Amino acid sequence: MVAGAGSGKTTSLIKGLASILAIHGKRLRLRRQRVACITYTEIAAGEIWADVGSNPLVHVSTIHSFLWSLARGFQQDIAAWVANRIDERLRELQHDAANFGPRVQQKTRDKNAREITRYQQQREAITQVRSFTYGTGSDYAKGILGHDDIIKMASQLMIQRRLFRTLVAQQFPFVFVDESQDTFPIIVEAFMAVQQQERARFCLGFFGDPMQRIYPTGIGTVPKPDDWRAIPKPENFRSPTSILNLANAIRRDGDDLVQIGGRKEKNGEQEVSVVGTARLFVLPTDAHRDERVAQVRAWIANANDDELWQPALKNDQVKMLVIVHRMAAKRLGFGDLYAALNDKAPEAFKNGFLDASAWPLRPLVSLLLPLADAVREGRDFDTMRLLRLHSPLLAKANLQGVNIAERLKELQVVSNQVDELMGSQSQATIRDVLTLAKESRLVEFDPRLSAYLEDVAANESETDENLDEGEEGLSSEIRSMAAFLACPANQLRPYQAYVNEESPFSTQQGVKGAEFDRVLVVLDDDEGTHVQFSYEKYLGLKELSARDRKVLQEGGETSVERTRRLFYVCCTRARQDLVVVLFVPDPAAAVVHIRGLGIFPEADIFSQDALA
Ligand SMILES: Nc1ncnc2c1ncn2[C@@H]1O[C@H](COP(=O)(O)OP(=O)(O)OP(=O)(O)O)[C@@H](O)[C@H]1O
Repeated sequence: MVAGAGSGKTTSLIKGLASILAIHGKRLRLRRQRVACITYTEIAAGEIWADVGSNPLVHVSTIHSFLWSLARGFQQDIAAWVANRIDERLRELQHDAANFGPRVQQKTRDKNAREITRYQQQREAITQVRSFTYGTGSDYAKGILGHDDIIKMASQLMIQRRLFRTLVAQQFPFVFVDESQDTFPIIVEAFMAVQQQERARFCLGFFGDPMQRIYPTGIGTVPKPDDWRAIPKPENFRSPTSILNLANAIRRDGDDLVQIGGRKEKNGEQEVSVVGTARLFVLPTDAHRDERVAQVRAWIANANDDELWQPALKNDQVKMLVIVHRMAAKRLGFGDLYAALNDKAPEAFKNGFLDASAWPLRPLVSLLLPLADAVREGRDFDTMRLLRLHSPLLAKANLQGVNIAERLKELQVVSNQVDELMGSQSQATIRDVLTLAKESRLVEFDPRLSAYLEDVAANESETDENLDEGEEGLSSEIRSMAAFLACPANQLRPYQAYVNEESPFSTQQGVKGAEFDRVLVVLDDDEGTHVQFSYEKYLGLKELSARDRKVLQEGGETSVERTRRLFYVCCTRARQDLVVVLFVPDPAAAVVHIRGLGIFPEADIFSQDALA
């Protein structure tokens, strides 16, 4: 199913699941088979599962946990894969070492040497691992595989092993994939291989929209074999007319898909189209952007006669979508944390900052923050559940001959300390929190993180001039980690609230699939540190760089295409009213230019004058 925003793809997927249960439920139960539904996030998985009445015959999960549930039984294959993977990494590191130029700094050489030793030790250690498990970050020596490994390992198994494919189809004769545009190509290939082998015994469905691909690792368009059925959905059920027109205009320069319909409302007996609003404000990039956004909101409240547009401190009814949010970070109180993992930081940190998946953040977000909250709020059951799940001190193998009551007491004390260190008045740094957690063995540590905690000397912040290529990536990691560990620990809670969507801000990348009545989209290249998106280039306000032109010539895509897709996703989230606020250095010239693009009707483009 390939269809535009708001066309009801997810709704259809859920109805499809319900139909399968109605038609095949009895047989599935008898054969101990289940229906699999794969979503992009845990949150989406929870929503869909609730929509099918939490039926145990439906297995809704992210691709990672789905693949792990399939592969975990193949321990011998996993062990062989890991050994191979370590050998590969070793060869890469040794190759780097042999090719370091004369200007490569000593600390980079040292880090390379340490990594080589670490992998050699891991190579030794895995021979002792009895069974591998799945964790947030890889630690092969302890038998833990991380997210990326699961994808690579399981898809390889699926592509290469006939028996594995048979097993997939036997366990899950129906597999639906939502948001298929952001699925890794290797996963699509793997599922297709199962389908080719099993034919009518395996029903595979992809639901997506190539124009809503956000991640560079996503496949975009899933190739359709000739004997597959395409299910069109031309109508848009979410957007009011004004926003539907905008969505079609944005797509016109992309893939030309045109949607019809638009959201309708009951008016007595009749169904009438909702008109809604879609406006653009073009404002100057200066130090008053916060105030200007507030002014726009007040203006809309007045124009729409809707008080809910007024800025609110609590229960804000307007969803504000920002690209990467320095403004939100500063205002919500995690400016340093934002800077550490975004300014001149490795791409993986920047991307992983948005959904808290970056490896330096994982132990904090998955255990230490929720643990501190549970302790503070006296939720003993949650405290225990978290510790059981994450702490090696409570793992069965480590409890033999131990006085459990004492161990629990010990853990309670450390948990309280973690909470204190992260309190709003605390002077502690993130390094203090992580060091405490590591030394008290509260949580298993990603070896990369352990290395930075142990190695104080290599972490001292200094700026590196004249970096050789290749060294730059490692250096930016070292610099970022130094800044990260030095961050005040009391910035973690506001950051967590932001990531958990408890603030009125969301990232533009994170709102896929969601819908809100009132949406305000901030376009501000000056705020973002992400080179992959540029609203000024997308709107033609800034020239393409020489590098962009080269990429285009080579058939690649530039920030223009990526930004168009992001913009499309943002604008199509609104069910009623949309405002786009564009910050640019020269608003007057921008207004003239944008009028000529035909994306927004002229009457809906405003400048600072309207706010005066
Ligand atoms: N057949 C329908 N009739 C009326 N409303 C519908 C229908 N199908 C879906 N909707 C409504 O339209 C909205 C969008 O549906 P849904 O989220 O399933 O679309 P989608 O294609 O998955 O959207 P997106 O690609 O933007 O994530 C929802 O509010 C849903 O309740």
